[in-house]
Amino acid sequence: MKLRAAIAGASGYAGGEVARLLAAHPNIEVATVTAASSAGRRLGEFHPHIGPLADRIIRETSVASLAGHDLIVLALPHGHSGALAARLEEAGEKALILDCAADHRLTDPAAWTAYYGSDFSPAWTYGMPELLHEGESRAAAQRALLSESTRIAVPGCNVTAVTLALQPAVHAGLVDPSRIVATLAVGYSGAGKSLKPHLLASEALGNMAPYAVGGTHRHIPEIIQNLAVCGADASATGITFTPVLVPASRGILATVVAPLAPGVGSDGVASAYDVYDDEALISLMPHGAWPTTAPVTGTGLARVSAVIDERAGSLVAIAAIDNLGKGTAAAAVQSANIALGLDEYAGIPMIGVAP
Ligand SMILES: NC(=O)C1=CN([C@@H]2O[C@H](COP(=O)(O)OP(=O)(O)OC[C@H]3O[C@@H](n4cnc5c(N)ncnc54)[C@H](OP(=O)(O)O)[C@@H]3O)[C@@H](O)[C@H]2O)C=CC1
Ligand SMILES: CC(=O)N[C@@H](CCC(=O)OP(=O)(O)O)C(=O)O
Repeated sequence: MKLRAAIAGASGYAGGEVARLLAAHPNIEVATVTAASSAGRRLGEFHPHIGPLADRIIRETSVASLAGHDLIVLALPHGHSGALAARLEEAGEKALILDCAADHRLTDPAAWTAYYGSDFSPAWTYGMPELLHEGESRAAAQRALLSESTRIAVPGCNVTAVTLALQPAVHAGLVDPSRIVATLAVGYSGAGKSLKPHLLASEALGNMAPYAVGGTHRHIPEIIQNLAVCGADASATGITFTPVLVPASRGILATVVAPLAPGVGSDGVASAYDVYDDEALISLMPHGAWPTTAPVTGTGLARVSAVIDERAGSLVAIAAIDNLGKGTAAAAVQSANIALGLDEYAGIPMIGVAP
């Protein structure tokens, strides 16, 4: 018998992608889908690509509609998921709960207040199994934490791309984390499906638009938190983070540059990134090839490469992910699999579509 899942926010992009992955999961079935303004309508109106779930009627999101499942995935806007999670806790909910929003990602209340401004919710176990902890030779500690967890915070998509690109270098002490520069090309689905003028096709097509420039993006403290886990001094970590909307539906290409520590050469970089050798979802590009987003679209995969810029004295690390794949839904399913004692990669697409 399969485990039963409820997805809150199932009419949205993140909830829809979780539904798509769970619809093909060998051990989990989608039992309940909930949302807000779309309650009472068929899921197929919003996600016609998920045929097996098309006739599911979307229910109102409430403690009652989410009760009675083995796992609950919250894919709601920031703030809403934290408030709902608090009500689920009060009701004594025993199911595994995963939050795709930011509400339970940050451990530092001051960082939350500075970047989000709303009420702080306590941090849950961070849903990035590949997160390297200081001193370990392969990513085992985060997996151990996830295997014991019933509350999981799914990482931000941009955060995932930057972390996967740079963490081996920080972990191995190859770079100075005080002057990191991350520039990301990001697809529009990262902004969700709500109607906003700057997200219209007439604005987006043929345009490339930076946003949250100058240290204001809310993913900055989450990246610093991750790099601290792998060994950086958070108080001395500085990141200039600039996302740029490009005319694509899905995908994030993060180019991350950091000053090299003295004496670091190509061999040191290669051996630091070997830490990904056993990771099924992260592939290192062959020498001289760079990650691109198309091959990871629709999958839970990440592609990574790193190279030294000798003249500039810097490391250039690049990662490509699908924001809705490894950036959200695949991370949620992977983390849920670990917490539920299932095959870590069950239900995670590993083969892309082309062209
Ligand atoms: N898009 C992405 O690439 C990523 C998104 N995330 C996070 O996932 C969450 C969802 O994002 P995304 O799917 O993009 O957003 P969407 O705008 O596409 O979807 C939002 C969903 O939340 C529902 N919703 C809104 N308000 C409420 C409420 N008060 N109560 C219950 N349901 C509500 C909506 O229902 P209805 O349509 O019926 O009103 C809809 O199903 C966000 O926190 C986002 O930051 C995380 C990583 C990446
Ligand atoms: C294109 C776009 O707007 N992308 C979003 C990323 C959304 C995301 O990763 O999710 P969280 O909001 O859950 O952190 C952004 O940069 O804010």
